[in-house]
Amino acid sequence: MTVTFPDITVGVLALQGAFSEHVQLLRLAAKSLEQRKAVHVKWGFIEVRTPQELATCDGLIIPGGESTAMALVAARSGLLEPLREFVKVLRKPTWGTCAGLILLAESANKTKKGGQDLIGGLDVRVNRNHFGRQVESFQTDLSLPFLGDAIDKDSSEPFRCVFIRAPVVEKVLPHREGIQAEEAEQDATVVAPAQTPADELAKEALQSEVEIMANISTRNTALQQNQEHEHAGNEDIIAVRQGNVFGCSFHPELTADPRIHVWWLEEILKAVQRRQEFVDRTVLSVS
Ligand SMILES: NC(=O)CC[C@H](N)C(=O)O
Repeated sequence: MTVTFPDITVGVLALQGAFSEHVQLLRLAAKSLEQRKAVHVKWGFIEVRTPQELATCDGLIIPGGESTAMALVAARSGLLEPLREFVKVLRKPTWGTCAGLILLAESANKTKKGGQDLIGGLDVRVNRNHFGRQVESFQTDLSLPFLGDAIDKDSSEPFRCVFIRAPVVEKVLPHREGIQAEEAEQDATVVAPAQTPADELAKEALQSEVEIMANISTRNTALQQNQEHEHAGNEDIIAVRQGNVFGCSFHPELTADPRIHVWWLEEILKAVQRRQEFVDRTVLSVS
């Protein structure tokens, strides 16, 4: 069966940090999907700086950089609330890398004095700069179970993970089901009338728990060579997903490897398809 997708727009938040690198890898990922899986989609990859640009997106990447600076610029550009709505009410696929993961967490440690604004969406607490300062940055090959196939690289090959003043997920927080249910109900009635796709998807999202997607062992040689100190515990969580939100501690955008982007674009296709199914069901039940 062939599934036809409408044109799909994926945005990269372009307020600060490594946004153009993400756009390049998205283009490469789309080519990989076309060549390896014959998935033909008219993709639009855009840089997002305004609420109007965000409103055109079906999915969003928040890049690595400096989360405090990004949050400040987002607040000044009137993007903070639209971003929260995009992630937590409209439930569109959103992926944060490094600083992006911090912004998508519900809670963060070692924030600047007075705290910092977060977007939230992942029920986790992150520990900023977990591995130390800039000089303690490191790279290491890890095998990640969730890669797609690129043009010249199969999903089974290890992925080069670049950690620069990276955060880790230090705690999965209790699922805020009660609060979310209430919020979703209120928001769904504001954003869309009852029984619309947004409403259905918000309800579905309430059931999604935090999934741990990847860990790094504290025995990892690259990590140890760059560290003066041992970290508590044997494993640090470096990638998580909860429903439509995905975050990783490292920077795939600083490699030339599009395999996580390939996987994530496929996740967007699934989300668009499910949204379409809800629309069809709603139209059928109304007509
Ligand atoms: N490379 C990065 O994105 C670093 C993140 C940075 N430590 C922050 O707190 O935002």
